[in-house]
Amino acid sequence: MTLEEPRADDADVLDDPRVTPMMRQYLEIKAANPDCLLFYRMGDFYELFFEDAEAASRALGITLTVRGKHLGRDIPMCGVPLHTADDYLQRLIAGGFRVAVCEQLEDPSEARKRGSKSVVQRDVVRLVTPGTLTEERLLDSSRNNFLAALGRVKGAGGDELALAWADISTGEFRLMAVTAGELPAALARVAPGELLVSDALYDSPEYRQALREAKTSVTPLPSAMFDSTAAERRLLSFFAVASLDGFGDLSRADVAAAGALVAYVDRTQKGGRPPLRPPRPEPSGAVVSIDPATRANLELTQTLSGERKGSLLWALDRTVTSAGARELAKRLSAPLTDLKEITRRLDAVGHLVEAREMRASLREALKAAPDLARSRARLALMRGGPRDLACVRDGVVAAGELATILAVGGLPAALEEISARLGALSDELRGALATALVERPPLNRRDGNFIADGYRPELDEARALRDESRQVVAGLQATYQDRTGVRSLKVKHNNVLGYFVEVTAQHEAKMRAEPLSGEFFHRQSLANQIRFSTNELADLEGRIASAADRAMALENEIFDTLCHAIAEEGERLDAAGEALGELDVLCSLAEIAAERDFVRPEVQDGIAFDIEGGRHPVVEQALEAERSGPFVANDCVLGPADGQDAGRLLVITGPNMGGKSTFLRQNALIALLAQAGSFVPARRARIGIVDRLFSRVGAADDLARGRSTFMVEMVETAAILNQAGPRSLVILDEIGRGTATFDGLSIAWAAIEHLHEVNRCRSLFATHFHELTALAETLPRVFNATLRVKEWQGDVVFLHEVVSGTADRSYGVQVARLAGLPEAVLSRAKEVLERLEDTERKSGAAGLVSDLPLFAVHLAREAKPAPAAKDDALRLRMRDLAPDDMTPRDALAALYELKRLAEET
Ligand SMILES: Nc1ncnc2c1ncn2[C@@H]1O[C@H](COP(=O)(O)OP(=O)(O)OP(=O)(O)O)[C@@H](O)[C@H]1O
Repeated sequence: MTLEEPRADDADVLDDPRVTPMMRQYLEIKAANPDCLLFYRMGDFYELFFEDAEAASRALGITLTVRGKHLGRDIPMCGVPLHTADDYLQRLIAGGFRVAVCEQLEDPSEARKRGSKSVVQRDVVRLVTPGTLTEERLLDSSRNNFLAALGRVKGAGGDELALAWADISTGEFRLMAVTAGELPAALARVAPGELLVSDALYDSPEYRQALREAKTSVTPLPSAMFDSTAAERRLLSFFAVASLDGFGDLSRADVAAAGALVAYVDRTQKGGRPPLRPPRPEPSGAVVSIDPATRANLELTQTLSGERKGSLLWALDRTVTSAGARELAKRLSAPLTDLKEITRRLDAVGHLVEAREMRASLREALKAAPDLARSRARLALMRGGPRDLACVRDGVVAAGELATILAVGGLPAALEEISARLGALSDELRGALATALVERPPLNRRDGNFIADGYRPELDEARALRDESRQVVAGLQATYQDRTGVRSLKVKHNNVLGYFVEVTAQHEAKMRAEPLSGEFFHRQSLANQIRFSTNELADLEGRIASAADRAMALENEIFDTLCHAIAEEGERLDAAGEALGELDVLCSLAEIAAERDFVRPEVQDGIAFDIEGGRHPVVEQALEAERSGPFVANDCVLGPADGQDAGRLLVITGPNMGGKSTFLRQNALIALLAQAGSFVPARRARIGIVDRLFSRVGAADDLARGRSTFMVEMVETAAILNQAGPRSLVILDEIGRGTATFDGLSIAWAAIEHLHEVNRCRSLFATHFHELTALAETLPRVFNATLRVKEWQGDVVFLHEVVSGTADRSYGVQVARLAGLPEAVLSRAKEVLERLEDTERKSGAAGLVSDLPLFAVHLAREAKPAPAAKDDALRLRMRDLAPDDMTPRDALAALYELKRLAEET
C-alpha cells in the first residue's frame, strides 16, 4: 500500500467512523497477511483491492476497476470468478506471488440476521505458496512438487546442515544430512518448488550464492521456527508419537529442518492436515553426487532449454501412471550407490523383461490406476471432491488386480514386496466405495448426485420426493393452461421468484380478473410478460427444496463417512500408492529395455568400467526419428589396466561433428542408468559403482552472474579438479577452448596431469588440442582414442566410430563448408591453415613432452615450504632499515646493498 493509504495496524484508521464495516474487516485480514495477495471472497468472486488489485491486474492482464471509496479516495479493485480461480492462482504463483485465500465462513443470511450493517464472517482458510499446492490444475501430474527446508545447527566444528523435503500433494517426506559444499548438488537433485530457510541463514554470506543459484523460490522464516527443541515438539504432535526414535537416527539439524517444514505446512494449510508420512532419513552418500552444472549438461530430466522433450527422462519414459512418471523422474535424478539396492532393482527389471505376458497385463491394469496419492491428499485436506473418492475407488480396484497378477510366486524381492503392499488393502473399503459411488461422479460436492441409487434408502426417498414434485410441477402447466384457457401459459423457475406462471401481456386482464385472480397472484410485470404464483406452486416448491436439501445433506454425510474410512485405511493406501508408482517404473524400464535392446549391466564394487557397444539413448532415438542412419555403437574402457590401481584417462581427439561429445555423454548416462536400476543401451556393460559424477561439457555464458564463458568453464573445471576422487567419473569436453590457444592448451595439459596424478579417477577428455595426445607417452594411465573419418573427393565423411589412436586434424574447415560458409572465406581459411600447420611442424609443440619437467615435480615443489623469513638475508636487512632517519646518500647506499643481496640469494 502507498503511504497515504490506510493501514489496518493504524488504530486511527480502524476507529475512523467513515471506514465501512466491510473495509474494516478487509484491512484487518490484510494486515495479518501482509506478504500475500489477498483473495477476498465476495459471492461468486474473489476480489482484490488496493495495491493487490494493481499487482494482480498487471500480472494477470485483467481489468482494474474501482469499487466505492475509502476515506474519500477510490478503491482500486479487480476480481476473478470462483470457477476459474485455479487458473489465476496458478499464474500468480508462477509469477512469484503468494496468495491468501479468504473465504466467507457463514451464509450471508446469517449475517443479515445480526442486522443490516453486519458483515459476513470471513477469514483466511489457506495460504497458497509455490511449495504447498494440492489442486490438480495447479500441479504437473508427472512431477513432484517439493517443499524443502534447510535446517542448520551451529557447532564447534562448523555448521551441521540437513535438508528436509516433502510433497504435501502425495505425502512423501524425506531427510538428508548435507555439507555446505554438497548443498547445491542436493538442491539440484530435489529441485524443490519452494525452499524454507531461517532469516539468519538467509542473511548469512556463506549461503548466499547457493541460495541464489538454487532455481527455486526461497522463503525466509523467523529463526525460531527452526529451533530444534520447538521443532521436536512440533514433530511429536504432528505425527502423534511420544518419541522420534521410530523415525531413525535424527540429528538436531534433521529435526530443525523437518520441524520447520511441518510448522510451515500448518501455517499455510490453516490446520488442514496433509497425509505426510513420517520423514525417511537418507544415509549420506546413498545417491550419486551430481553437481548442478553436470546435471543440467547431461539433460537428465530436462534439456538445457528447460524442456522435458529431448531429455533422458523423455527418451526412457514408458510409464502409464502419474505416480510412475514421478517415481521415474526421481530415480533418474538420484542414481544409487548401494550395490544391494541396485541389484534388487535390476533383478526386478530383469524378471519383467523376460516375463513378457505378465508385463503386458500389469501395464494394462496400471493404465486404469488413477493418481491415488494426490486424491488421497486432497481428501485429507478437505479439499477433495466426489471425483477424488472415485479415484481412490479405482486405485483400490487396480491395486487388487495388480496383486492378483503378481500372485504367482517365485518373484524377485522387489516385486514380492510391491505385491504385498498392493494386496494389503481392505476389501471393506473396496466394497464401500464400489457400492456407494456412481460410476462417474462430478468434480464438486455441491453438484450432488454422486452417491449411487440404492445405497441409502433415505437418500432414495428424498430424491424420489424431489423428482416427483418436479414432475407434478411439470404437469401443472397443462392443468393451468386448461383452467385459464391460455395455451401459451408456461410454468418456469428462476432463483429470485422460484416457480412461477408466465403469460404474455395480452392475457394480463383476464388473469387479474375474477375468477382467476383468486388463484393466480401477481408477482412481476415485464415488458411483454406477466408473472404469477399460486399456493399450489409455492407448496410444491417448498417440498422440492426441502427434499433436495435433505438429499444433499445425506450425500454429504455419506461423503464424510467415506472420507473417514479412507483416512482409517490411510497408511495402507499410501503404501499401495507408492507401490503402484514403483511397479509402473519397473515395468516401464523393462518395456524400454525390450523395445530398444538394452542389456542388464554388471554393477559391482571397485572401479571397473567396460562398455561394449554403448549407445546414447537420446541421440539414437533422435536419429531414428529423423531417419538419419543408424547410431554407431562404441566401446569404452576406463577401468584399470593390468597392474594399475586406478582408472584410465581417455583423451579423445577427432573431427568436429565426429561424435566426441555424444560419446562422452553416453558413457556417463550408461553409468547413471545402471545405478538407477535400469538396463543400459549397450551390448555389455561392467561398471564399478561411481560415487560422484562430474562433467564439464557445453558452454554457456552466465552473464547474469558476471561470468564469461571461459570463467564458467574454469569454475566448473576447478570444482572437478578439487573434488574428484578415486571412485568418481569425470567427463571433460574441450577444456580451454574459450581462451587463446596457448593458454587453453596449457590449462588442458595441466588438468590432464592433475587428473592422472592427483584425482586418479576414471576420466574422459575430449579435445581439439592434438598436442595433448603426446601425454600418453609419459603418463601410464592415459590412452588415446579418436573418431574415424573418411575423406572422399575432398569432403569428409564421419564414421562416428571410436578407435584407439590420435587424430591428425580437426577438419574444421570441411565442417564449416557443410555449414554453408561462403566459398571465399573457406578458401582463404584453407590457405591460412596450411601456413599455420607448416609453422607448427617446424616449431614442434609436440616436443614439449620431452622438454617439460614432469607434473610430479610441480607437485613436489608446491609441497615444499617457502624459505622461512628468518633465513632470508634480504628480508632481514630490509627490516632493519629506518627510512625516516636516512639521508639520501644512505638510502642510495642501502639500495645498492639490497640489490647485491638479492643477486646473491
Ligand atoms: N555414434 C554415433 N552414431 C551416429 N551418429 C552420431 C554418433 N555420434 C554422434 N553422431 C551424430 O553426430 C553429431 C555430432 O556429434 P557430436 O556433437 O558428439 O560431435 P563432436 O565431435 O563433439 O563435435 P564438435 O567437436 O564440433 O563439438 C550428433 O548430433 C549426431 O547426430
